[in-house]
Amino acid sequence: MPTRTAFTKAPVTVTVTGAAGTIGYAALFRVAAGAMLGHDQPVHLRLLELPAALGAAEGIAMELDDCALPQLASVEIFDDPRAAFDGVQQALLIGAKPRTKGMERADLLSANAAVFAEQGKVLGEVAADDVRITVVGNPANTNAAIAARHAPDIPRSRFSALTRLDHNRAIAQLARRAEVPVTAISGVTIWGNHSATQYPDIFHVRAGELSGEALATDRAWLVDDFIPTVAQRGSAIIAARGASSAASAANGTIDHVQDWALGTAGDGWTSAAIVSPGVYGVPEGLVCSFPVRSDGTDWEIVEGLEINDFSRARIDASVAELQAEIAAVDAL
Ligand SMILES: NC(=O)C1=CN([C@@H]2O[C@H](COP(=O)(O)OP(=O)(O)OC[C@H]3O[C@@H](n4cnc5c(N)ncnc54)[C@H](O)[C@@H]3O)[C@@H](O)[C@H]2O)C=CC1
Ligand SMILES: O=C([O-])CC(=O)C(=O)O
Repeated sequence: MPTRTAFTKAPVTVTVTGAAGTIGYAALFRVAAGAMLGHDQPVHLRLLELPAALGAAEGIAMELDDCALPQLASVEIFDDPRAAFDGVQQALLIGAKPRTKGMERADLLSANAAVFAEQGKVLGEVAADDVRITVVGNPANTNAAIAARHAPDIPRSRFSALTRLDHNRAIAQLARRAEVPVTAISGVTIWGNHSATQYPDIFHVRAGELSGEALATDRAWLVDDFIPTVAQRGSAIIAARGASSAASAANGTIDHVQDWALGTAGDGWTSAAIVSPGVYGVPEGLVCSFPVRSDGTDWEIVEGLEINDFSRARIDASVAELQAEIAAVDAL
């Protein structure tokens, strides 16, 4: 593949599905400019789209060219997953139907399940040995579980689904509540499904001088304000914007892959949905959001956090929803 960068590192091959969609458009220019894998890391960008959107993808490729980005080694456009995923190292699976007003994300299951089954199978056949897969298309957790099931030769640890947007939403709400900068917030965890049942846990949070325990003593704020604001933020954005979150979703995707590939800083943690090894009472095999850190290779679940009764009930409810989604897929 021709390369047009002057960097010493070999380019990383990144395939973005749904590249001409709204999240794709918001993500591609930042990925191409080094915001995801580092400013010293060139990338080969592969844009995968449905045939009807190939024209739009061509236009985006022209715009990428016009940025004259030094990190951008090449841009290619595909409508064939096998060609787009051949040798892929970072697969961003964004391409899927978004929900509209009045729908829950799980309503997309039947529309999107087949896409993730097919893409999982093809990834298993042609992706690079070090591939890492980030599912954004909804319902993201279960789509990731479907893709993983269809790629038995890819280690389970290489599959993930995005809950970083929820994590970032929780940080923003906490910073506002505690009147501290977002950089003063640590110890947030999103547990469970990327859905209205997700549980944003603040019991291990530091918010400047305040602890999450102290913030949680105002149960009315926690139960009636904080948790629903975070968990239903996607619906609030659809109601306000008439379309689902795009720039913030692209930003969350970039944060997620950056932490996974380059490592999480310090002794803090972030949230990502990964295949459960059977910890924290989450059955093995479910793609569930956990507190995680990365050494730049694999996500590692932060173990040993105390889970109180308040948290346990909410984690269990979200896990039950994940189990129901998998059962619905099995029935399809
Ligand atoms: N996990 C998360 O935090 C979030 C997930 N989402 C989800 O991300 C997905 C994409 O959202 P948007 O970009 O807003 O939607 P969009 O409708 O603007 O774009 C989706 C794009 O994917 C393409 N596409 C559909 N099926 C494809 C396939 N099989 N292969 C390749 N491309 C395909 C379409 O042609 C379209 O260009 C939706 O499922 C949405 O619900 C959205 C926000 C946050
Ligand atoms: O709510 C939606 O459908 C889009 C999404 O996943 C989010 O914004 O979290």
